[in-house]
Amino acid sequence: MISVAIVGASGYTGLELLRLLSYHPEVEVTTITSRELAGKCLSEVYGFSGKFASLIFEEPDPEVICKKAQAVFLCLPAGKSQEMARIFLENDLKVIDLSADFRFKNLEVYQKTYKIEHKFPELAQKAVYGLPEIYGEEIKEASLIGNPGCYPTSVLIPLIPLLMEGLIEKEEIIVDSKSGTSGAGRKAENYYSFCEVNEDFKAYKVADHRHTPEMEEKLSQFAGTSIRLIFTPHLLPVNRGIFSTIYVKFRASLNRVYEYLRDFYKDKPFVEVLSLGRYPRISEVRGTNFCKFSLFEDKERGRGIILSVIDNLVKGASGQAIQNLNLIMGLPEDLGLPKSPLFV
Ligand SMILES: NC(=O)C1=CN([C@@H]2O[C@H](COP(=O)(O)OP(=O)(O)OC[C@H]3O[C@@H](n4cnc5c(N)ncnc54)[C@H](OP(=O)(O)O)[C@@H]3O)[C@@H](O)[C@H]2O)C=CC1
Ligand SMILES: CC(=O)N[C@@H](CCC(=O)OP(=O)(O)O)C(=O)O
Repeated sequence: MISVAIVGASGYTGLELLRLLSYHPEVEVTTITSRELAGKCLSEVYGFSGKFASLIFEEPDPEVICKKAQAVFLCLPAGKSQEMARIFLENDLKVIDLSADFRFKNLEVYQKTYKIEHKFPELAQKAVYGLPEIYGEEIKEASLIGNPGCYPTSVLIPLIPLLMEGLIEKEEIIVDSKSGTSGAGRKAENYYSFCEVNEDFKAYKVADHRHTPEMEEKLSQFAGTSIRLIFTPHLLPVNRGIFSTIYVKFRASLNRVYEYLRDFYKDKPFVEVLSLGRYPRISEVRGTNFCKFSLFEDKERGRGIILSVIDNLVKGASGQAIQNLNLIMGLPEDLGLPKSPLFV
């Protein structure tokens, strides 16, 4: 059994890790932390039963965690993982960070985007971006993973192979995304309260979202040139799910693009390129670790349109983090991860 700790276990991604890991045959959770809930029991606060019901929240103390875990998931706000990751790595733990602290190679961009200083540039360079379908071989050898952002996961999976193969133009990529409200974490703000989300639909951070530079860095790596994109996120009145509509210009026929992507992803357990003409829905991926996408073309206007869906808490965060742990530990990539959706 692999022993793991979850730092920030009382938030949405931490709780989702606990839910998913309760079905994992090779993992035991030895420590869960929350400063606010320290001393309280998981079953008492969140109604968990079964394998992890008796876990007690603790203060986040890296020294204690190092004695009890081989790997640690950091489910913390941006900026709070840097120092913890350093300590865990010095003690030979594997670290999977769900925040943005280790996603960037260009730290000037990280610092400008998150308005946070990066104290450990050498660790950021050592970290591997945790998108297994693209960086799988590097992830197997990694000690530190920068788990991708939720919106970038839904966008990079379709776009990276197309840029690698030169099947789309590198200019004028437009991404219009919608996210369930759990994407914002468990914070209490009027903007995210029931009355202000339910029965409403709003765009936010237009031309100013912190996932734009993250997507641009990774797309540029594979395009061999600097990629800029237009990205507009929206808040959906649902708990989970991301639906990204991506506008591109194909440089080959729709059939050729489709065949190429089907082939590219044929051995990947969590990517499904839907048959031409099929529309994805977030209900098809809710609760699963899948990214599903489909391809359309408006021939008259010269545009390709890609519709991509994920569950932000699973493939967009905690499920992908477990997929990364599986790879690091030499386990089958899909071990313990759900494939059947919570359709309704
Ligand atoms: N929600 C999502 O869909 C996604 C989130 N992410 C990223 O994952 C990370 C976690 O997100 P999420 O679970 O939504 O966040 P939440 O706000 O729901 O939870 C944050 C957790 O971190 C703990 N925490 C907060 N500040 C500190 C601190 N200074 N030291 C130690 N613990 C702290 C909190 O508990 P306490 O304060 O009691 O200690 C809580 O358990 C974030 O960086 C987020 O951007 C990435 C992809 C998707
Ligand atoms: C709906 C919603 O608010 N989603 C969040 C998702 C981003 C996120 O989690 O940001 P990190 O890059 O810090 O991981 C947002 O738009 O800020």
